[in-house]
Amino acid sequence: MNKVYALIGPPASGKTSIQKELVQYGIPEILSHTTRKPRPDEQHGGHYYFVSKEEFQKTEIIERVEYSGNLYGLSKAEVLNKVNQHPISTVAVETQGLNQLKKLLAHRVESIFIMIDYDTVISRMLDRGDSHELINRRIEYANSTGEFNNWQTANYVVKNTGSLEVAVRQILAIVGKLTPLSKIV
Ligand SMILES: Nc1ncnc2c1ncn2[C@@H]1O[C@H](COP(=O)(O)OP(=O)(O)OP(=O)(O)O)[C@@H](O)[C@H]1O
Ligand SMILES: Nc1nc2c(ncn2[C@@H]2O[C@H](COP(=O)(O)O)[C@@H](O)[C@H]2O)c(=O)[nH]1
Repeated sequence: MNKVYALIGPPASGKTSIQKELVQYGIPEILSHTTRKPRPDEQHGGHYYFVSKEEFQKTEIIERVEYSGNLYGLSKAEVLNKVNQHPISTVAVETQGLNQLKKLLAHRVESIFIMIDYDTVISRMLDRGDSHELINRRIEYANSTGEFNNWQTANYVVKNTGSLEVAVRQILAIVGKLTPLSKIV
């Protein structure tokens, strides 16, 4: 049975960075569509499908959320394509998205909570170039939706306050892909 591992957790906990590393082990990511503007290091089709509001509305989206004034959603085509073609894939979603995915894919979805403390969240967001206003909004939203607490209901919890590589290796072990020669070079 093909599986999707949903990476959940606070802003800047490292969900996207972990996904990028997992791609190198042959584990693809299910990309969302968003109307948010790309950050300096982000490209269309790499991190997200960056689209206009009009384009977003025309796409068949199976779950959507408005987060800090931007729309995010998973297209039906993208989810089905990845789930049908790959034994394991990952997706980074917030709480509502995970709940919708569970309704659609049932036991094919498992969640991994990426754990991080407030101080590290703030310093990583500042390093990433996020404004103070955006940081405050993101943290408020994360608090109001339980983004710091949903480790309690996640299937797995992985800390990402030390080296990224350690977190990635723990996730490889969870998904059953940890072998000494597993990295595709
Ligand atoms: N283990 C780590 N050590 C140091 N820096 C890290 C680590 N993991 C991620 N980062 C850095 O933290 C920042 C946030 O990471 P990333 O964008 O992957 O988080 P995210 O959970 O996807 O965030 P968001 O949900 O806000 O999009 C990035 O600048 C990334 O390089
Ligand atoms: N419910 C969904 N949540 C999503 C989706 N794509 C991303 N996200 C989550 O939104 C926030 C903000 O992301 P950012 O890249 O702008 O910092 C974060 O928690 C993501 O995991 C989606 O398709 N559905």
